[in-house]
Amino acid sequence: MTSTPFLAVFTSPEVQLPELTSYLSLDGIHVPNDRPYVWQNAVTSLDGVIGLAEIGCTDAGPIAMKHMEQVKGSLTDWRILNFGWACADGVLVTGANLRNEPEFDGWFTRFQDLQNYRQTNLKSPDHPLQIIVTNSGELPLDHPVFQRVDLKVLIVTGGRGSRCLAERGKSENVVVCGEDVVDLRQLMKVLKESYQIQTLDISTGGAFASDCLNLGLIDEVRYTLSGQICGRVNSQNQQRPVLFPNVRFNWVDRPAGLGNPLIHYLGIRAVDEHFVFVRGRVEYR
Ligand SMILES: NC(=O)C1=CN([C@@H]2O[C@H](COP(=O)(O)OP(=O)(O)OC[C@H]3O[C@@H](n4cnc5c(N)ncnc54)[C@H](O)[C@@H]3O)[C@@H](O)[C@H]2O)C=CC1
Ligand SMILES: Nc1nc(O)c(N)c(N[C@@H]2O[C@H](COP(=O)(O)O)[C@@H](O)[C@H]2O)n1
Repeated sequence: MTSTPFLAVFTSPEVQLPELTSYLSLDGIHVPNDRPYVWQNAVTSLDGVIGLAEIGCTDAGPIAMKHMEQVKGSLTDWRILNFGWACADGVLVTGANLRNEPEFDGWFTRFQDLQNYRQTNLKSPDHPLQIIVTNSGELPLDHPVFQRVDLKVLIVTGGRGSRCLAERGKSENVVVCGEDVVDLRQLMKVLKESYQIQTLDISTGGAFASDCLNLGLIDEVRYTLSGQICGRVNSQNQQRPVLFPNVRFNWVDRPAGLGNPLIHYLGIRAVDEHFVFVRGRVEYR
């Protein structure tokens, strides 16, 4: 049994398995009957920015300060994210992930020790199911994630998106949930019942994750708080993507009886002077 301190310092930026399993233990989680157990993982600036959205720089790397060699905590953030991918039956991203990261070839762990943990301890298949959600169907079908023979990829869309994909010759491994937009509750049900997904990592940007939070579909959050303050607009005066762009907690389209999300912190970690890592259970009060 691993001990799980509430507050601790990781002993090294290349945080090792015992500290990862202690921080992110899934012991005792409750998998709902009608959907997977779901966590969101994201790195955010202190002012909630999750991507700088500058020309030629649309991924999350700069928020995690991956480009700054002296910032060791970016490796910790990357290990935490990769540990989530190692533990998950499925990883869910959106069309935006594919469009913004044309060279990234899939959401699976890049670390051998975490891959060994997945296969030996968890006895999971080599890689999590890659679940790509799109309303429009406008996916770059030449993206590397579709080229890898070792990855199982599922596209989830609505009727409109499926017609767009079919016109472009893509109908295999496409699941339709909803008509104009994807019905997120139906999506979760299908993942659990038809694809046996018990644990789901949401590695999307803020728009999709906020919609899930709004519907009470996220059980836990794992946030890396980067010590940056980015400002809301890029150099072209366009809005940068943020962690909570569209949480509509008081709107009438919320499920009856579902309260606002309240994060109940389960663990707080630090590693160097640039980041704080928090893990929390989402309660809907
Ligand atoms: N800092 C971080 O941890 C992360 C940052 N990013 C960055 O975030 C930016 C994108 O941010 P967002 O626009 O907030 O991304 P998002 O990943 O939430 O994607 C928005 C897209 O997802 C789809 N979508 C959104 N809500 C949906 C719904 N309810 N049903 C079906 N489809 C839905 C639509 O196609 C929409 O264009 C990029 O720059 C990306 O690199 C992406 C992932 C993680
Ligand atoms: N928490 C977190 N930390 C990072 O450093 C990230 N990059 C992300 N984003 C997710 O990681 C995927 C690959 O990102 P890079 O291309 O390596 O920046 C990206 O698609 C997001 O799902 N999250």
